[in-house]
Amino acid sequence: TRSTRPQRLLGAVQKSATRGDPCSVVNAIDQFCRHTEWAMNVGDEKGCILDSVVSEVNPATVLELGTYCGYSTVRIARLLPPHAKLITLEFNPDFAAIARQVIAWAGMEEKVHLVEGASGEWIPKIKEQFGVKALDLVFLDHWKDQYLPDTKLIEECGLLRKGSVLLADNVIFPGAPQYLEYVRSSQQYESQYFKSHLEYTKVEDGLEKSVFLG
Ligand SMILES: O=c1[nH]cnc2c(O)cc(-c3ccc(F)cc3)cc12
Ligand SMILES: [Mg+2]
Repeated sequence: TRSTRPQRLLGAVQKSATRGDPCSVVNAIDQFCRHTEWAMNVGDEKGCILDSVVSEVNPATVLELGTYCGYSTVRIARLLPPHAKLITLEFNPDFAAIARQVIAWAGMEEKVHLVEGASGEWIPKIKEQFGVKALDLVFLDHWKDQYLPDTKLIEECGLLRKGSVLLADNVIFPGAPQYLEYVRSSQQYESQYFKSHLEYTKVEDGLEKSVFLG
């Protein structure tokens, strides 16, 4: 039976990337998705913006909503100090199974906790399950209509501190209009739009960075 897109993406990693080298995993996926088969990774162009925000925040604890095949998981984890923690939530078990293998190939298992399940169910459990006091960085890259309810849930669970950063992918395409309206109009956030393009295309998209003011 025909392979799936995530399976073909994993194959490209295993063929072209060096075990234990996260940069080669990121490059192998970008090469594959640009020249062979498009996939919904944040990609290289928006990925550079992600890198700069991660480096600036230098987070001890990161929450990623939407793992997919683990591209941004590896991209973020490669920049984290040794004992930092990245918790990534993925609803789709097939995606999670591929992501685990991509993360392992990159040698990033120590820094990553991949949780299979619904963000709405798991966000309230993060503090107790992972001994997390606050999230330094949240990368929103899952279902666009979940960005706003999950942000409100993260606030209600007391997971943000002064200076916590929310970084949201796809705020233009596919688009997250209600989320944008919320973070841009709220007195509790200072928001900034980073104009870019939909991964591997010329279509406009961008990342919204929102600093929680407490
Ligand atoms: O569903 C998505 N989750 C997270 N990120 C996405 C992402 O970066 C792009 C897209 C996407 C974009 C164009 C298209 F024609 C079809 C899907 C979806 C997601
Ligand atoms: Mg995305």
